[in-house]
Amino acid sequence: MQKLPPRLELINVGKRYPAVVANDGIDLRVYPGEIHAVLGENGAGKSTLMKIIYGVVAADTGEMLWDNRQVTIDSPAQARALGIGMVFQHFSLFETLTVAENISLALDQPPPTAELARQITEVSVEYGLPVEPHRPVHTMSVGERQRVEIVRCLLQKPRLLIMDEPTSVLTPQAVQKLFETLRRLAAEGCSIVYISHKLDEIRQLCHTATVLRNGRLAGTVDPRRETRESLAKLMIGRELPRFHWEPRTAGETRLSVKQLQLPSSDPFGTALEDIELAVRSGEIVGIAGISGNGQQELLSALSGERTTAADSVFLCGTAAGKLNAAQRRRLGLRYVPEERLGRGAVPSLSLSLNTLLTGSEQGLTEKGLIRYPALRRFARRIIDRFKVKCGGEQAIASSLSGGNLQKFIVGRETLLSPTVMLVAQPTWGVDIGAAALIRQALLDLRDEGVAVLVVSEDLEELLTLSDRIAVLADGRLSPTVPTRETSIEQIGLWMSGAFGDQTAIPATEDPVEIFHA
Ligand SMILES: Nc1ncnc2c1ncn2[C@@H]1O[C@H](COP(=O)(O)OP(=O)(O)OP(=O)(O)O)[C@@H](O)[C@H]1O
Repeated sequence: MQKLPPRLELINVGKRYPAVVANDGIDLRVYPGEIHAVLGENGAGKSTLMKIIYGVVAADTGEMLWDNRQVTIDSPAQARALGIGMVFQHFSLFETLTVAENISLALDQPPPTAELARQITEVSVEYGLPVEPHRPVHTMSVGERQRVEIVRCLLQKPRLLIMDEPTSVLTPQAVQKLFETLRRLAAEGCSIVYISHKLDEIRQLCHTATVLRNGRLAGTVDPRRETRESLAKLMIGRELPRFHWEPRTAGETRLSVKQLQLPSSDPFGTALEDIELAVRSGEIVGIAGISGNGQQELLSALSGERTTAADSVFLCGTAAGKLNAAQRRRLGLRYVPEERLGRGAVPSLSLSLNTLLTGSEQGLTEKGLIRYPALRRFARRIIDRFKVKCGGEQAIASSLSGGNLQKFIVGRETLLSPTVMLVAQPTWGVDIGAAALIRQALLDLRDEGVAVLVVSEDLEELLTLSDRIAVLADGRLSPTVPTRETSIEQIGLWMSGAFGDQTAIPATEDPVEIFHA
């Protein structure tokens, strides 16, 4: 493979933003048929480098060669014309349009809609990425939108495919399917640049790994010859932080859900049926499952974005089904939604103003007036405690890298003294060190007696973090069982909706240990 000249070569590429040098003297070579990982901590400069390749961001210095010829890529259209496709971390889809309409806009010469819909279905079936062409994007979960992005790229038959964290919201089975797809594409000669924080995935899939640290090249290695620890060390420049789970006795019930019914608010969503759930003080309950199975509906019913029968949700003993989000916050509910930009934070506002979004009743305002110094102090506390890399508390939320914004949002809700903490996809797109920090923060909350509910598609995360676990499938919730008494087989079975038979499948191996082997 390496005998052919590189398809893409970057020489000494640099990019400086006002507060930070995002890329500094980066060299990168990607060969035909190669799956090349780019890894690094949150804010290391991976996305910036990819945006330079895709023509979204202009480099300040350096050269780019494509098939050994020098090129300047000034726009994504130019990148696409060369055969470069990119799946973004923050999806660039129009919410009000359907899947087919969105994809049509991204193609330079789109076929008629009926033909395009047929092609979308064909690619989605071929690559095991279920997508319904006529569904409006606003009704889809993050995981489903990601599939659209991947299908969109595959339709363009790229020669170089850039994937920015494509698996972060896919199920283990979907990840394996995607890997088959990528391996097939690579065998057909397509080059793939693959960004991920999941080091095991990189070791399993990629031929080469370029590691960035603080905007500079830390090394280029063969990930198949590295361990998870050695890759992590190269990435963060020190040993990986350890994360400790210890058993703990739970206290009184803080959040309980009784016979919760919720029709879906859109024709393609999932209605919730008879959900029964209890989360006690001092425990973490994990909800596993593939996105699109009622996760959005459950989160909206618990957070107060949608109301339900008064006695279907109890918060600290109060019937809360009819209360709105602000009233539930007053009862001590804190919520980290899965969409960081737009829901968890206002992209165009500073971090310090973003503390007001959910913290307005916590001494940050007085008689309706904003207490700016208190706001700034609070934002600084979050930044320090959660090691958020940013240009200070006045930095605009959208200027933060995905993982750093996530740390900020989790930090904000954690420091607002929850009694019940509801978290969706806590470490989506977050690097391995920061993920350990966020998980430790959730464990600390549990140890302080907070009732924590984590909804995640990352099974590894739920198995390492939660005391008890349940699966949401097709709008129904499986029984909640102690995590350490279940098995991956059982959870897999429940994910397919088969929980009529409640006989426990005994654990063949400790499900938690499997991921630490
Ligand atoms: N438009 C921008 N304006 C100002 N600073 C920016 C901008 N885009 C990125 N940065 C900064 O550049 C640095 C590198 O960001 P980048 O998004 O490339 O990191 P990353 O490695 O992709 O991180 P993550 O894994 O969290 O996505 C960060 O410090 C980020 O805050």
